[in-house]
Amino acid sequence: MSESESQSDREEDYRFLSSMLIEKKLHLLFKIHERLKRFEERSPIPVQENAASLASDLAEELISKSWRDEVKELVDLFSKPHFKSLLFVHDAVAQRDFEPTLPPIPDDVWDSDEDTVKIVSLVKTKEPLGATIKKDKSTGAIVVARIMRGGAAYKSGEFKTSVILVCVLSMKLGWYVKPLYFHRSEGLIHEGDELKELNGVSLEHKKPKEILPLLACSEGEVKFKIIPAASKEKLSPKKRKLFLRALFDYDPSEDPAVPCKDAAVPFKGGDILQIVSMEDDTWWQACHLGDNSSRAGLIPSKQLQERRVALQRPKALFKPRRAKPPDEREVMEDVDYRAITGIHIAGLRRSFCLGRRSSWAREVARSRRWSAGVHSTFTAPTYIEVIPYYRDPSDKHRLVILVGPSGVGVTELKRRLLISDPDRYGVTVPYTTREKKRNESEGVDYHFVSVHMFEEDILNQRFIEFGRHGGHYYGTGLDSVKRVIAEGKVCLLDVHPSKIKHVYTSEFKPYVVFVKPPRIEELRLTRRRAKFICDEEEKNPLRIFSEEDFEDMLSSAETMESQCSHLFDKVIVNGDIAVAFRELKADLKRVQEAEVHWIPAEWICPASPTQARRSCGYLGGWI
Ligand SMILES: Nc1ncnc2c1ncn2[C@@H]1O[C@H](COP(=O)(O)OP(=O)(O)OP(=O)(O)O)[C@@H](O)[C@H]1O
Repeated sequence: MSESESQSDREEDYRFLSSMLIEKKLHLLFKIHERLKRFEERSPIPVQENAASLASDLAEELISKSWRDEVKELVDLFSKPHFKSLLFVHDAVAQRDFEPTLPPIPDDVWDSDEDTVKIVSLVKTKEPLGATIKKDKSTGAIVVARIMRGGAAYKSGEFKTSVILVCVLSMKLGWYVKPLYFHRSEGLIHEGDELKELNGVSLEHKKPKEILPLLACSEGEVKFKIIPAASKEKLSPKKRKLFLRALFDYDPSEDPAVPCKDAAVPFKGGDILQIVSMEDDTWWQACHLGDNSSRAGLIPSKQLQERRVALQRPKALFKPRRAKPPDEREVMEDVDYRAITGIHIAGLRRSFCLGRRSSWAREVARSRRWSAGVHSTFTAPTYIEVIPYYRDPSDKHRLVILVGPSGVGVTELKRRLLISDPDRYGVTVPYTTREKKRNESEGVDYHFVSVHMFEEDILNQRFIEFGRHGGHYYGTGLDSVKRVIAEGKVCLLDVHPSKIKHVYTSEFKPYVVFVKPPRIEELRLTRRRAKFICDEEEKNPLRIFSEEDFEDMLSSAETMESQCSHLFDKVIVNGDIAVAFRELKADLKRVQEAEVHWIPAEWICPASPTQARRSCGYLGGWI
């Protein structure tokens, strides 16, 4: 006081301060404060959480007992409103009643995934939610499309209105974070939020129209499990879920370089792996898709696998051999398939690729094969990033591309598919500039167009492939593919792997089947009586397979597989034609009916035609 006296100029202020400091209540408050501080350090836990009910039970019991003065006093004390209030407050503090009620943590939450999940409960009133939902085409997720200003969802940030709680659970760390209070205008549900569950019902694979009745029939508290859009954006690339399709087989038991065989994950080409860590350049960590129970294990990184393949490649592949660059206009094959087979199905003709059975063609094919390693920047197929595409039954069918070496049986398989189900499968009608023959019809056998039109279409890149033969152009147009798909059919396209790039887009979402020849012994056995169309200048264009044809078929298949396997969704070995056909048909049916398709991520992520082509990049110098 003496210090403040010297500093105080005004008499009035001095007197006020003096009276306040000598006030007994202030001293008591300081004492309470000090006491609380001491207790806080000891972190006391309540001995009893229901003191109020205990006191009332006790009072009831005591009343029936003897009426001694002490008992009377105690019963009096228990009945005093202030004392009752004190116990009530005590219990509220002991039970931490001042915090909003949190819902129980859903049982399945811990093993579902590692995203941040928000659980929002709203009390349903007569007012609509004020939000619209939609299905995200690329992920199949149900997301909040729009929040109406002023609606319940918009106002959900206002604690006093309909919102009971919000809590954020971090699955990865496994802890339960304190309730978050949002700024009034912020709201708890946002546009872009992914709705995972509604009142415990999973919304996976549900359509918006199936969800609305669920909302309509729910009463009282409506609980949403949400993956916030904001958290998705904030996730670092490392945390973003990354799925890769393996393009090679890996067996750790046969890998002497793996740091720990037991810690590695074996896989087969075509398996979908979820990448957990890419921090190590040599060994990534991954687990098989949908295998929540399995722990992540080591897999060779892309870099490691590429290095390994590069070291294994035979030196011969690096020997430069000069080859005449392929010229599409010179390598046309024009054989009237119908005239030979007697089957009238437009588009059944084998693709406009080189007839490799003429001696000249064979030589060109060989030089191309050898030149591939030199002229193209060959990269070993390792992994391809994929994302799930949830196909709606009303979506157009995916384009089916059949590839394989000449003579392997692509046309035969296509023919059988068409005959087995002409309503489901369709083929393209080719374009030509030659004159229409008497027995041909426009739009059935060919689209007959002028040279000028054809050349304009070439300039406008409207052909998947084209060529010239006998002074006439022939080609397969992109619009022919679109036409078949628009009819609601599965379009069967038969092109050389180097042409896949023209349709390797999200529009066509091609499903590529590689038809592979069996071992040479089986080829000899199964093709004993088979005749094929050859391009020799002979009277009869049909002849039986020679030993050289088989060798060519096998080496061509090997080259295709080594350079294009990253594009193949399915490999079918055509030994016994009946078995191969059954397998192909069943596989295409499965694809057509599948809900989830794992497609290259680049089809959906900003895909310009050039970007799409880049994924077929290392086909560049190959045909
Ligand atoms: N698994 C098989 N067993 C026996 N013969 C077969 C088999 N697959 C195909 N063939 C026959 O082999 C011949 C060539 O088949 P196909 O015409 O389908 O080959 P392709 O792959 O279309 O080649 P190209 O493009 O050169 O015509 C046909 O006579 C066909 O019936």
